[in-house]
Amino acid sequence: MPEQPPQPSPAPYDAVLLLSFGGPEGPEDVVPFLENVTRGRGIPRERLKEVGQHYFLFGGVSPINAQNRELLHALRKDFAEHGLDLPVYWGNRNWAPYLTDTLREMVTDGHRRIAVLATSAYASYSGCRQYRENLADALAALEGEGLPLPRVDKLRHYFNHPGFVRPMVDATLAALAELPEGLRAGAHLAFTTHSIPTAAADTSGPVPDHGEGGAYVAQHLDVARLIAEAVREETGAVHPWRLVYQSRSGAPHIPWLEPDICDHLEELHGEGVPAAVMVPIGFVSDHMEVKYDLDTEAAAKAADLGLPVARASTVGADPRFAAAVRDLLLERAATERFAAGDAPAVPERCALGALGPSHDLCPVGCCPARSPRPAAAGAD
Ligand SMILES: CC1=C(CCC(=O)O)c2cc3nc(cc4[nH]c(cc5[nH]c(cc1n2)c(C)c5CCC(=O)O)c(CCC(=O)O)c4C)C(CCC(=O)O)=C3C
Ligand SMILES: [Fe+2]
Repeated sequence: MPEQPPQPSPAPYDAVLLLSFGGPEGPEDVVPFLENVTRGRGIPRERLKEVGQHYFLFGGVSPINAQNRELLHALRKDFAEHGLDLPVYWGNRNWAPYLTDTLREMVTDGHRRIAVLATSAYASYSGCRQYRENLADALAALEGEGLPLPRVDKLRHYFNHPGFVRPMVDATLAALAELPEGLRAGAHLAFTTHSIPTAAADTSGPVPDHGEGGAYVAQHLDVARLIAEAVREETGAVHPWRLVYQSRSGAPHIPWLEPDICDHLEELHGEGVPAAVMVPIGFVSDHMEVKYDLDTEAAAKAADLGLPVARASTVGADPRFAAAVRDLLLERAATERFAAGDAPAVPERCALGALGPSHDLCPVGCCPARSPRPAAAGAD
């Protein structure tokens, strides 16, 4: 009998939780969904009405839940193909299946040690700590019901994992190829992500050479540079690029990260740039922030200007991303076994770019909320 390669061990984990934002699945869901999103967050009424319209334009259905179902299937398929016998569950912050219900189901099914993958690749309050607060709330709810509490660990930020970056390189190349041939070589790349208040960006966690905060912007800049370099290697053309922002909300007098994608497109046009590719590196799937803010609003702006644009797709359920999740899970599992004295060495931690692999545990107080709340799965 030929010797089988050793099966990778997911121990101590007994289940994986895909944790996401959630979105409405019909017109009657839109207002309650937005109420869930904005509970206690002081978003102006006008902005809410406007964002509601974005959803109604698409029949009240956000694409995000279907995309998470696809990712769930991709993860289960990847795990099965690699001999990883670990169930994958799915729960959301703002819509069914709600996190608390999923976590209750996991505990009832007997799971006690859970690895969590959030559908946000970067540091920030909205993309990281808020999910950790949601986990703390869900655990508190289960405790109130007298259920046994599982231990939940959040997998590290994966913005610079090759399984996240490489699909975006291919997507950028594919979007460039959609542009008229004569304009392609001169096209600029507009890497775009969710704007957040500058105060939140400045406290988004430590990075080498960026001091105490600033991780949100530094991480995006590193990904943008990696993609731009890989594209140049592939095409031989140098495409100038910039990191820009979208989906700003909040009160007008509070500073948020700029420039906005639409202003940037206007500026490019003014400079005589022939075409642009929008690359939504800040998002894991083509959800509403992509479908409306880029494909509808920014595309209309570009059409007004007469600036040809194409939009790169996000990683979605790309098998390379599913494989990256498996890698992150096995890496964390090995780290936990090492810490428990059950493994001889710490595992390799795969990362591209200048920043290196992100931390497993968020430092105490990183990405602070406006009013402090309990958060699970961190150092504090
Ligand atoms: C950094 C970041 C990500 C990326 C990381 C991650 O993915 O987590 C993200 C993702 C998403 N944001 C989404 C939707 C919304 N975000 C809002 C509001 C806000 N987002 C913020 C930040 C982020 N948001 C912030 C600072 C606010 C202001 C209020 C607050 O401090 O909370 C609002 C309220 C209305 C408005 O203000 O626009 C909505 C409806 C959806 C679902 C899309 C769909 O349905 O397909 C997704 C994936
Ligand atoms: Fe958001």
